[in-house]
Amino acid sequence: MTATTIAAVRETDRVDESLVSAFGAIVGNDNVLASFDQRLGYARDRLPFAVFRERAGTLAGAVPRLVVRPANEDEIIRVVQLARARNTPIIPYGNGSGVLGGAIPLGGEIMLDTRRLDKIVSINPTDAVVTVQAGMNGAEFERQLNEAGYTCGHLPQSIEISTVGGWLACRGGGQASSRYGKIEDIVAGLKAVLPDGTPLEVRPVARRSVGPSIRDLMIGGEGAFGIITEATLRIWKKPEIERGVVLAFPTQQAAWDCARLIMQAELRPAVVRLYDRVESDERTKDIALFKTKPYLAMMMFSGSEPLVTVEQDMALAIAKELGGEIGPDAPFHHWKENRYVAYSQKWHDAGYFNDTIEVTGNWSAIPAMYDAIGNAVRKIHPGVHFGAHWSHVYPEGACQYMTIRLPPMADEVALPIHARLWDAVQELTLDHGGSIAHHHGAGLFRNPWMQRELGAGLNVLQTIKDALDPANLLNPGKLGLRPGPNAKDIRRD
Ligand SMILES: Cc1cc2nc3c(=O)[nH]c(=O)nc-3n(C[C@H](O)[C@H](O)[C@H](O)COP(=O)(O)OP(=O)(O)OC[C@H]3O[C@@H](n4cnc5c(N)ncnc54)[C@H](O)[C@@H]3O)c2cc1C
Repeated sequence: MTATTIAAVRETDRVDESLVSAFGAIVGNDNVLASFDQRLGYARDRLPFAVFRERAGTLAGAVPRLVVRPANEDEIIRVVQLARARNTPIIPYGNGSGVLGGAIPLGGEIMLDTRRLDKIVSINPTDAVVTVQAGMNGAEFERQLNEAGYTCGHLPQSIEISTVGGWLACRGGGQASSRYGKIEDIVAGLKAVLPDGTPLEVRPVARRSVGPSIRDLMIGGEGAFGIITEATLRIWKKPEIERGVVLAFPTQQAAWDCARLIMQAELRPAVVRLYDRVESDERTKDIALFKTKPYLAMMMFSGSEPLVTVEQDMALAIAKELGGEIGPDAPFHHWKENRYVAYSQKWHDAGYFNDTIEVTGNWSAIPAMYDAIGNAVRKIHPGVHFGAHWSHVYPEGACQYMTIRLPPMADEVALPIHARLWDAVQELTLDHGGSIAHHHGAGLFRNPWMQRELGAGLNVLQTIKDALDPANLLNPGKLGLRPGPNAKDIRRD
């Protein structure tokens, strides 16, 4: 791996002034960021590999040519048209909180920062939908909805550092997904700008039967098929009450069975979180009950009082059948108070190689998948920290969210091990019939496994991409799709 130092890039960096003035004529000169340091701020998202590279003074990808900040759909259309005329690729940018490198430039791109599109357009209480501009900050959006008496039910850990458009583009999942679903279950309609500058509207009607879903080309499209400008999301009355319960289980299997049977019984707690032994121990070390029943589970029931009581009673009856016992609620309060805190930065600052990988497996496969991944990871490096939890559960399966952390060591040693860890996790997930990604998206870092994940579907996606974007101008090289010419291979270059 030949490292491109940031200092060396700065040395040779040149800005194309004609591009600055051409985009400035559309969005205003103040909304074109051209200085090296301003553009460096957009050279990576939160992909841990890119954070490791930056910590070592190097770049995973490239510094974008420019950053443009349009204010509305019309300006976005004109930016896209100009970029096409100048053969300049564009990466839509939300808030850079993605962890798979979806917003990392690979050479020659401009960034289209959506954050000036930052308002709720309307709330329609009769249809129970909200229309919101794509660049609105997630926490601010939910705060304004709450003020109006609603929630959209999408509460990712990164809510404070992500945009609504980023949620859709990555096909994200929030902490209350067992009740409200992932973002694809919440989106009723959207507006986007296609790679040739054509505006696209998917109207927010209740349901439709008019061929395959065009909406779903944008949800999870990671900016490769269009730039999302507006979304209409389902909303619900802000819950009257929320009740948290902590449970201790004698075995991991009992905890898994409990979540499965609750979801299969058509109960929908707002939050269901199960922790493996490593993550349970971290949260329960001072609680006596967990000495005999060491597996931690937490649930939150929310809504109106009578429904919450019935749902909680039924869920707890299932837990009891499986040996689950109610414990002190301190772990629940700790989780709730810290639910939007990002922990990875403290590990990065201390020199560790911390990463998280979320995959999906069905209940019948999860026990073997969890064991196989844990064993493989520990074999690759005995000093690795490996812990998992399951906090998005469905009738058929769950998301397995794993934290993998290598102790401080030289980058030359750590990065090849880090690559082997990723490979083991993704391949073993596929071996067990699972999906390589539950809610973080595919971005750039999952490119090597997209062919095995999608099979012939990847060719379908590439064919659609080629038809919509023949010049490969919208976020090239992501989602396992063809990169642009001279694109950097972040693992090799
Ligand atoms: C600490 C931490 C916790 C996290 N927790 C969660 C979680 O609980 N749930 C979850 O789902 N994710 C989580 N993530 C991942 C990340 O926050 C999400 O993927 C988020 O949706 C990205 O939003 P963003 O606005 O920051 O997008 P960005 O990172 O800026 O972009 C992500 C991708 O979307 C594309 N994109 C962005 N906006 C648009 C648009 N308007 N139109 C088209 N394409 C666009 C970009 O080109 C890029 O490919 C977490 C990340 C961190 C760092």
